[in-house]
Amino acid sequence: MAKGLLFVISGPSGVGKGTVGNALREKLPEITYSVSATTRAPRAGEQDGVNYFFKTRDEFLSMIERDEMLEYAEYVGNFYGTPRDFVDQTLAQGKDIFLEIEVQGALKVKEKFPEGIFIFLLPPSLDELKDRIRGRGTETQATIDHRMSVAVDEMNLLRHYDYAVVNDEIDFACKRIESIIIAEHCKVHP
Ligand SMILES: Nc1nc2c(ncn2[C@@H]2O[C@H](COP(=O)(O)OP(=O)(O)O)[C@@H](O)[C@H]2O)c(=O)[nH]1
Ligand SMILES: Nc1ncnc2c1ncn2[C@@H]1O[C@H](COP(=O)(O)OP(=O)(O)O)[C@@H](O)[C@H]1O
Repeated sequence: MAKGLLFVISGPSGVGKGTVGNALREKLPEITYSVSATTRAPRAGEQDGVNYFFKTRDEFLSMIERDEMLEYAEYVGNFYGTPRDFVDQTLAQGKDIFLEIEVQGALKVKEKFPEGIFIFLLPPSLDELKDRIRGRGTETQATIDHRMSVAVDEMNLLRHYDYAVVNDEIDFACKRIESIIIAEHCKVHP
């Protein structure tokens, strides 16, 4: 059986990764997203095991020690990581897997899965990005500023990605990602 394809979607905080991801899952219910572990506190409405596996710092460090993470990174004061087993099992079942992770983690995944498909979601502008983070209402002014300065550094790493998708309109962004998925499945893989 052919293995599934691994897609990594990155992009700065507030660009719309969650929103586009939800829209994509609605359109393509068969796609599988990896659920990350994090030490960040849950936001209102977030569920353990659905949005993230919420962990204490000690629990997260034990997972790293037991080599259970495919990759992990520290982002704005918290740890985030991808549990390895679920990714391996999904690919072995011939299914595609989608990772929504920040750029340091994405670059580590690229070392382990150079055949992965790396997609960067871009905002129409930096002003629009700031408005979206602010508009979501989940961050303090200090974390907005921190996330914005990280965003500029992250966008400088765009060259490591295979595709750049602008999230101007959710439907358009989804269509672009769907097109990438279709094209990658039509590719003649060695
Ligand atoms: N490296 C890595 N980054 C992750 C993982 N899960 C989520 N992230 C990224 O961590 C960053 C912060 O996530 P979060 O606090 O949920 O904020 P949001 O993405 O701005 O809503 C985002 O760029 C996520 O894509 C993971 O497992 N590994
Ligand atoms: N294409 C878009 N146009 C306008 N607003 C958007 C768009 N995509 C997302 N948003 C809004 O921007 C904010 C941040 O989106 P979110 O999905 O939480 O971003 P991320 O997961 O990348 O941090 C949310 O309030 C969301 O409703």
